[in-house]
Amino acid sequence: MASSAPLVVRLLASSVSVASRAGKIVRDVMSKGELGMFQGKDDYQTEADRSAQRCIVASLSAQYPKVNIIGEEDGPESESELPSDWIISEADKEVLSLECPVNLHSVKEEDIVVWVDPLDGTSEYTQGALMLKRDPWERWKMYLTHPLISIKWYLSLLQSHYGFLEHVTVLIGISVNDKPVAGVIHQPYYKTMLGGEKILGRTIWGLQEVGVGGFTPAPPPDSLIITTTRSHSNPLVEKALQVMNAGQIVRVGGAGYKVFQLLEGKASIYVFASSGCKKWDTCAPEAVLSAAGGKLTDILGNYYKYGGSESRPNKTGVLAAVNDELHSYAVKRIPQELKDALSK
Ligand SMILES: Nc1ncnc2c1ncn2[C@@H]1O[C@H](COP(=O)(O)O)[C@@H](O)[C@H]1OP(=O)(O)O
Ligand SMILES: [Mg+2]
Ligand SMILES: [Mg+2]
Ligand SMILES: [Mg+2]
Repeated sequence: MASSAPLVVRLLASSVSVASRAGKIVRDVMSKGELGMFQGKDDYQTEADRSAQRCIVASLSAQYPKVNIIGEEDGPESESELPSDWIISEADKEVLSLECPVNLHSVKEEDIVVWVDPLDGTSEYTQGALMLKRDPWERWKMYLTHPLISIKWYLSLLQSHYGFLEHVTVLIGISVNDKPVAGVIHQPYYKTMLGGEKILGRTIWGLQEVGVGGFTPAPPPDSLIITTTRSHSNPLVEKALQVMNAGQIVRVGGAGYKVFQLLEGKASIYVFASSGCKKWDTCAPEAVLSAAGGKLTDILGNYYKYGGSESRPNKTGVLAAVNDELHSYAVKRIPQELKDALSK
């Protein structure tokens, strides 16, 4: 659909629409029951990661051919043709009607780098699948052959594995001159009940100076609650958590989901003192969080740069908070030797 809206606004509107389609692909792969796991260059990926990325990259590059789009998954190019319903040309109408910030009016395609994480929280996606995949008889056998497992414990295990799927997000971050200016976080397994019907998926978008949409942020919790990794911890990560003096630590998967936690008032600071996250993990979360008044940097308090030639790893970790005050509190608490250890 042709629109006279400025490029950044159109690209954000297209990203909102394509992120939902990618989220449906993620659910469809899970429903088929065959994840097609494989070990990529430095990480596992599944059929859902690959297919969702193909959908996003093909849809955006068809409409914005000169934009540099960088996706997480770098496996061999698939020979198979893309299903036609994976190419999305729609654009979200609410976003299209936004007032573009003045400094982004004249941005050209060549000035933009889009960072795509087609499935953030792959570890949680595969663990969520584990319980769903097993056939019901297998589950009963597991119960019957383990008399020490109570039904209550077993049901809570089932619930927690399914709950991991909520940690999965699709991330599309739009950066201009190294800075994330707009972004989309789509959560394919979020459940809402509408008139007795279950609706799956929700999307939040953020645009610099405009704010966020698709979701209403809640105020931060009264006490200090930290959100952090559940699957990539190590001694440095734990040290950084200890020094925060938090009332509670919540361990969940994915960078996108942790930003949802911040914006839902379930936590106020996100700390990850390790090098595992990459630019596609943080571009959209940073854009959305800063549009909502928060801040995302490395552990030293410095912003990452999102130009196309920047190195992919976020070597010096992630530190994000719902406002500047909590962010500076967290930066000050990190001891110098921990900052030095990550900067080496
Ligand atoms: N050591 C690591 N190796 C690969 N990816 C990592 C690592 N640490 C973090 N990530 C990526 O950053 C996201 C947030 O990390 P965490 O869940 O540990 O807080 C993960 O979901 C994963 O993204 P992805 O699932 O897209 O591969
Ligand atoms: Mg990965
Ligand atoms: Mg990721
Ligand atoms: Mg990923």
